[in-house]
Amino acid sequence: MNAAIRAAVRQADALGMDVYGVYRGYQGLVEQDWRPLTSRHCANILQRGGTILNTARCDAWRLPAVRAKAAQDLKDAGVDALVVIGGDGSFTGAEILNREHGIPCAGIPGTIDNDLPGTDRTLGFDTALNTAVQAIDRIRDTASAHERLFLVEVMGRSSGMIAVNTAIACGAEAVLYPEAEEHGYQALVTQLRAGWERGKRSSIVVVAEGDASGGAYKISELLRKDHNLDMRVVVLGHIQRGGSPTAIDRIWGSRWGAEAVKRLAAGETSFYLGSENGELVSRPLARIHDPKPNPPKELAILAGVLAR
Ligand SMILES: Nc1ncnc2c1ncn2[C@@H]1O[C@H](COP(=O)(O)OP(=O)(O)O)[C@@H](O)[C@H]1O
Ligand SMILES: O=P(O)(O)OC[C@H]1O[C@](O)(COP(=O)(O)O)[C@@H](O)[C@@H]1O
Repeated sequence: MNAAIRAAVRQADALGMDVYGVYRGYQGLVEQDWRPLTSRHCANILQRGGTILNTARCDAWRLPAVRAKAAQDLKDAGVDALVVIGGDGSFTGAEILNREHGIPCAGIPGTIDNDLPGTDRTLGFDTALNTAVQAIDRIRDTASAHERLFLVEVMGRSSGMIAVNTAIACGAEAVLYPEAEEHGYQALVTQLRAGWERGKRSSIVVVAEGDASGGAYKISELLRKDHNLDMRVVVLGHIQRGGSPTAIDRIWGSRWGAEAVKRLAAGETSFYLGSENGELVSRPLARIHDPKPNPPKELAILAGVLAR
């Protein structure tokens, strides 16, 4: 996200425009917590995780009167446009602000879940994915040496994108995730039994946080109770949400940050950026209400084939 902030600021600088940094998302608009952000303020942030502007949930943004006050504050301060980095909630808030008060808004997709419509990539996903894969590579050493079963829980409260892609990249024996069509727990038992019969003596199962079975600890309880299996559970948790971003995330953050400003300067008013087949694309903000993408089914099938 810092790459996007830096690029937006420096592109605006190049176009002779001033930028304010709004702190803690919409909460910062509500509280007028914004300060000038210059190119020099963005030195040495490209490689930093998180966001220098911080973030917050802001339930008040759902109230029309709160948005009206914030819109008037922005107009009074001479703010011409807003760049919002976030997911479907943030884009919904921006779309409403633009529709109600005419403030031009640009969205930059930022969520580790990579589950926004209209883009095949979001900021943070590649970094989170690589973090999960590196962690599981380390776990694999113990699984293999001790001939153990590990259940590794990755993030994804309502999305299996991280889980399915992690499973492919670290050679997991099985993957459970929220959007899976078959019943996760029963399918898992079948897969583990088949692996054992094929001679596998260690297994890594990747479980998305939001899987219907209830997460890795719940599944481990069931496996112990129903099948007397011994295993270890690792919840990777918030280590996936931090750390120095990968080159891919830095490059897309930079491209999107600069493009958002160029399009706003050219008069576009209600859009978010994304990527499709490697190309930078722009979508109307209202498209954020489309159904969210599921993990590609062929990846889930491939994970099963590769686990043979
Ligand atoms: N329906 C909505 N109307 C107005 N603002 C919204 C709406 N949904 C979300 N927001 C605003 O966007 C913020 C971020 O949304 P959230 O769902 O928490 O994260 P994300 O942007 O990652 O999806 C919320 O804290 C709220 O301020
Ligand atoms: O427990 P927290 O801090 O709310 O975060 C966990 C949740 O946020 C997510 O990481 C998504 O967050 P972002 O969209 O902000 O990247 C989910 O995968 C996860 O379920």
